[in-house]
Amino acid sequence: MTPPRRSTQTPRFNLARVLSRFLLFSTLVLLVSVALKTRSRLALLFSSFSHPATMSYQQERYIAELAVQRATLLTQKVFFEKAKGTVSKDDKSPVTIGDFGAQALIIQAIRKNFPNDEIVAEEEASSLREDKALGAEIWRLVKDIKLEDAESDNLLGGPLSSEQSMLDIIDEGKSAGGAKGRIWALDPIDGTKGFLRGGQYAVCLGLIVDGDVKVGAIGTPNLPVDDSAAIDASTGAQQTADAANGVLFSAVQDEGATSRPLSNGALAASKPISMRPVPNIAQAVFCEGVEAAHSAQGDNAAVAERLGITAPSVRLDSQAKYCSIARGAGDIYLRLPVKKDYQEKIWDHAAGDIIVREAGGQVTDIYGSRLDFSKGRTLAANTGVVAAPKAVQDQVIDAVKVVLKL
Ligand SMILES: Nc1ncnc2c1ncn2[C@@H]1O[C@H](COP(=O)(O)O)[C@@H](OP(=O)(O)O)[C@H]1O
Ligand SMILES: [Mg+2]
Ligand SMILES: [Mg+2]
Ligand SMILES: [Mg+2]
Repeated sequence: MTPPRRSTQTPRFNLARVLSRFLLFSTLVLLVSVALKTRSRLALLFSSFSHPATMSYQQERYIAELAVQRATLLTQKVFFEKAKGTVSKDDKSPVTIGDFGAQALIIQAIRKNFPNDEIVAEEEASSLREDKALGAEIWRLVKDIKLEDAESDNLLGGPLSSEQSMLDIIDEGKSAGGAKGRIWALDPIDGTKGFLRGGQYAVCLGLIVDGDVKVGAIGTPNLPVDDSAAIDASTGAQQTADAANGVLFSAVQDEGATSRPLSNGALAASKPISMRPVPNIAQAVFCEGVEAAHSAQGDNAAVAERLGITAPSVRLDSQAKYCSIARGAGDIYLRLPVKKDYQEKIWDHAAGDIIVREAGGQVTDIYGSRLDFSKGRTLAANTGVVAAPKAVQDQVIDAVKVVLKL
């Protein structure tokens, strides 16, 4: 009798079955881990299907927040170093290795995600091409900065390939701006003087579409996470040394403004923010700049007096002022001109403008006109800035007009 052939085939058959089960199992594990890793992006995608009308600019907001967050890792490193590689620009204003490095990292993120968009950024690399030592110092910083969450960091583009590519990317912020198309306005360090003094500063990025600001993200590493933590009125420094610092603000048109703690990796959880109501304007708190050359503090004080405000103004460098009033740590931001012919730069205001408006405020110039971001690299059609809760904006403008004899 012929013996059954089954016995000789069994081991081969089992091996195949074990292998196929192993393959199936590994594929499942891989799929689950990919799904978990990308859950935030999937959630974003699914909600875009369920709320198509409210989903515009969500990816832009996400990338802007992450890019600003990554850049603050670099600025914080420089902030705590004694030598900040400061050089004086043609207009005698300071710029540091922190400004250049943050600009490189943020433009890289915009280029990776929105390659066709234009960029209006404050800095340019010509001085670094001449000063090789400074260029090399910035490159040493930039090449090592990454978010601790690999998925978030990859989204912004991996490390730049060379010092040369870093210089080239810094120079991609030279758009003339204007009334058409998608234009990012970037201030890699706003309040450089505050940054050098140990005060407030902000990393600011806004997206302007056809002349209108649609998205804003601002990182303020030295603002307290706690919305109501006291700030020293004269220096802008937080009064309690042990409280946590570092806040990331953002807004999208018609979708509100949010804040979240700055983190070293993926974005932390956010919460909505809004301006506080001002039932009695005499109780309002003013925010203004620290630098007397940037806004007329005497005129600001005269406006406050006219409104019956007696509390001292809170002085903060940078767009931290917009952020502070947007979360109710202060009510009114006045930037009355020192020189009538100074043209404010769009990167000094784009992100702050939308964050305040989405938090329930109004942002205008001294005449009460909305800031016009369609005129190029400057706010050529505006003079000064007045930001306040919508309900009291007219009252503030009236006082400004009386004081400035407009
Ligand atoms: N004469 C002037 N009037 C108004 N703003 C000025 C100015 N000279 C410089 N600035 C701007 O004021 C910004 C800082 O604002 P603030 O005084 O509110 O902190 C600077 O941004 P950078 O620090 O990015 O250069 C700079 O662009
Ligand atoms: Mg500057
Ligand atoms: Mg600035
Ligand atoms: Mg700047």
